Amino acid sequence: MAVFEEIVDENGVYKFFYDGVWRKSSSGKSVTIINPTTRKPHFRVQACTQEEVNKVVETAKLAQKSWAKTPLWKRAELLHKAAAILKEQKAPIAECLVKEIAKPAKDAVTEVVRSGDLVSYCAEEGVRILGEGKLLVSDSFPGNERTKYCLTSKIPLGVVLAIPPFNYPVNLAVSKIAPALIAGNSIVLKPPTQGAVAALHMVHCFHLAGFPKGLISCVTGKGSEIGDFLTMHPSINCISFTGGDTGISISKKAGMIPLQMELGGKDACIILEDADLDLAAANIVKGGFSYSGQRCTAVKVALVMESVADTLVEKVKAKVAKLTVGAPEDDCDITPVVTESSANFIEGLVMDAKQKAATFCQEYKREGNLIWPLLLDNVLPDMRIAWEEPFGPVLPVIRINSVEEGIHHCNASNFGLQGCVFTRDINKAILISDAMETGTVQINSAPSRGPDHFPFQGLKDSGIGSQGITNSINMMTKIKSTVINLPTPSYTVG
Ligand SMILES: NC(=O)C1=CN([C@@H]2O[C@H](COP(=O)(O)OP(=O)(O)OC[C@H]3O[C@@H](n4cnc5c(N)ncnc54)[C@H](OP(=O)(O)O)[C@@H]3O)[C@@H](O)[C@H]2O)C=CC1
Ligand SMILES: O=C(O)[C@H](O)COP(=O)(O)O
Repeated sequence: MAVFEEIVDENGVYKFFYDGVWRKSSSGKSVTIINPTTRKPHFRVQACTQEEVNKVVETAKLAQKSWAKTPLWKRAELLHKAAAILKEQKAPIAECLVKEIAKPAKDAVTEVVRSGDLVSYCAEEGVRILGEGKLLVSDSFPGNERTKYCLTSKIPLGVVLAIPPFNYPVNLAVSKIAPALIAGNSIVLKPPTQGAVAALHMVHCFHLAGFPKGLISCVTGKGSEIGDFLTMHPSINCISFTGGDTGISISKKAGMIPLQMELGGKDACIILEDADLDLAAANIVKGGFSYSGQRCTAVKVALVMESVADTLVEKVKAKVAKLTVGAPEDDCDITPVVTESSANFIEGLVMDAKQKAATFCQEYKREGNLIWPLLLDNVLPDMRIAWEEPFGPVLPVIRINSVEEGIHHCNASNFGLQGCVFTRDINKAILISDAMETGTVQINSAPSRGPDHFPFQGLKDSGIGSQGITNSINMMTKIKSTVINLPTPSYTVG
């Protein structure tokens, strides 16, 4: 497509971006992106070198200094422009998501449109919350007269490093980029390898919007090769990361900088005896199987009261039978998982459950990276699937005899991202929500990060800090105070 012509070289390798220019890496090497559906190479991106990463970060550092002096309304205006271009270009970007991460066609378009909306909302939220500061007077603290006025405002951190995961390479990139920019920071993006090409297209939309040179950069290459160099770079002032356990090791190695980490989850769904079982079944299927279970907020274990378990399992089974399985281009519900190693991992969990006598509600079926949706009933705590995150279309059901048993299972996990409870009794729902050690509990709905302005956070190994538009803007700033000292106390009489 003509709009994106300059982002790809004559050999079909996608370029990386810094200082306002699309470039080829001096490494002469590329990283291949395998199409999860065909399992054949589909795209190639530059394998950036450490020297290039260095240049990118240093350029970002310089560009940030003048961006911080750009009026807030101008920053917002550029973000609105980028959002509009992103939405205009939803078709080619969605096409990349289909080929790189096998996201069903309609969901791929939704991800891009949602990203445009996120960027616009962030611009609006930013002008409001960053336009406000605080005025403190000294005489509220014992022993002081009113001789001091303290003015506080939010200032940028500097260079923000954004590392999103494969499952939302556009949305989870802009959820870091837009708050960073509105707050006056510059951004270095390291997209996931699967999803990098969609992310490069998105970066081009920001470039077309007219952001200053050097403010936004995107380096590509295997996280395992340039990741440490980036995350430990002394000129990086903040890291916003979404992904798996890699985040835990990054947080141990990063310097004394603010970190925003959204990591894995084992989101539990507790179903009580008085629940609306049709509603619960619909949410379990939507929550457990959309994008083939490759969402951190997917329902990853259903904890159902024994007395309603047979009925619920039958309802879920009936809905699972209706899910379409096949190619993302055909907009099937269940599409191939992202890599062969991911499919092998999922299969390992299924075989372990089989060996330990879980009830298979469907026959296990796999072709290449495509795994048919599978509901496993009568899962017991000694099975790996009871605790591990498949990131695939396999959902375990554990039958419980008391609410306490359900809460205990939920809280025994190392993860604490989200959870949900189905009941018609709001008092019970609140008590259970309070008892669940997770960042969010949904009452009568499946877990979900969106809408994107809601706070989103994980406890325990599921993360550090909170996302969501407002929280991310605040996280990417620090407080600066200026104190006006008067020679004599002064009180306004009114
Ligand atoms: N809580 C949340 O919001 C979410 C959590 N997740 C979790 O993420 C996992 C799946 O996503 P996935 O993308 O595979 O996660 P990974 O942790 O493997 O990768 C996430 C990102 O980190 C990069 N990376 C890899 N190694 C390093 C390194 N040493 N230093 C810096 N960056 C590195 C990856 O790049 P590359 O691809 O090049 O290796 C990718 O961009 C699941 O466990 C899931 O639960 C996913 C989505 C949301
Ligand atoms: O990365 C994920 O899996 C997302 O943060 C989930 O987002 P969603 O709940 O809005 O699909």
